[in-house]
Amino acid sequence: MVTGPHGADSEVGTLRTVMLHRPGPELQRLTPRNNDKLLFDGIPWVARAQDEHDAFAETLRGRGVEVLYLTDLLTESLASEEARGMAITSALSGLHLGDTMRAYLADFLTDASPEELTELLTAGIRNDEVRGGHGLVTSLLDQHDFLIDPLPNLLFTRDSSVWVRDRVAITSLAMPARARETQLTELIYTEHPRFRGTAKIHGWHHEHVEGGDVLLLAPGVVAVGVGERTTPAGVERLARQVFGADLAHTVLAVPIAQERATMHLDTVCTMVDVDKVVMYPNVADSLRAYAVTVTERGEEDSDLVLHVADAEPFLVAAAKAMEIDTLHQIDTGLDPVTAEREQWDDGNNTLALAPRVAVAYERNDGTNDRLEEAGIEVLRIAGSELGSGRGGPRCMSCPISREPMPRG
Ligand SMILES: NC(=O)NCCC[C@H](N)C(=O)O
Repeated sequence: MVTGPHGADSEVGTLRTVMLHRPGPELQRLTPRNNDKLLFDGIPWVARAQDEHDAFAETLRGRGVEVLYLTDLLTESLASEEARGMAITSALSGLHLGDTMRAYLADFLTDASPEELTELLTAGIRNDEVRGGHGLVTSLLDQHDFLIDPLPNLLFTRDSSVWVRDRVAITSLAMPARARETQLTELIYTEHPRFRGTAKIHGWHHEHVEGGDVLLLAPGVVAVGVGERTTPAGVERLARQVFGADLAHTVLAVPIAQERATMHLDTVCTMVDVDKVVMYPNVADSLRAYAVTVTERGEEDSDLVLHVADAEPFLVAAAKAMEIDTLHQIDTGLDPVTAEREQWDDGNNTLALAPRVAVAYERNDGTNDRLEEAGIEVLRIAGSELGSGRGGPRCMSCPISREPMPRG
């Protein structure tokens, strides 16, 4: 059961509201010199990426989904002077700035309108955009260095917050290029009139947990990938919080290879029905899970005594926790090389709009054909440019509200 106006208790309950980020000027910051550090595998053609993203949003609207844009929410949140002050202070907290530049930028940002501030906070500020005379730091930094880093990965709204029932978890992103994103999501969920009063869990100051690793398998059952991004301590912290707030009875900790291709659990496995997942075949036999439950409660989350079961095959552990006979893996039957190519291009990263309805990148013919043969309606979208950031439809969407998951 989901309570409150916002929230989700599964991956597949009918999607009502989603937060997206339409790619914007922050993508224009990518160059061959910085794209690796900024976690893009190429230099996207921005106008085409925007077209692709608009088509993605239209696909969702066409199915009755309310689409909210992160930058609109941010601009509306920045209407208050207090929120602008908080945003500016946190954006300027980096130790690379020095007092002279920090003071200059604080004045500059304070004079900006909410719309301008949103653009400056997301597209960043490069050293050569600051007109001279602001001290040692600007003189010594390269002209291409950023004073405020751009956030091209805002596109992947999945990772910087995640709703678990009626609470929103502000995540803690592992890669320095993304760390600042959660300052913005925290601000939105704290200051925006639509979300004011929403109870929050986790936070950017805690151990690393990224939303792409968090799968709401069923009401009360949360799977969390542990690999390149989410740490073992991160999953323990999240587990204590969801148990403490009665948001789940089981957390499945799922080790995944610490590699870019499998940076999050949702790069290898997503749900397309109440009891069906699409999974990268090359990991299907090896994916395991540790089921974590509570044996004793106390006053604080830190007092909870956790029981960690021995690792079992993921699908077995998941079905037990979900109290269903079988969690079916849709067998894509792809040979290992095709499977690897389609996994790299986010073939397994689908966004369910309802049971048996999923959005997927059109390029992954093999996976999509098999999904359709298994009775899944696949809404195919273009992603040739969007995909250069290595994320698919699930990565590009933060469900804010889903209908409760139908049983059976
Ligand atoms: N959930 C996801 O798998 N998100 C994709 C994030 C891609 C982004 N370029 C990153 O490396 O973090």
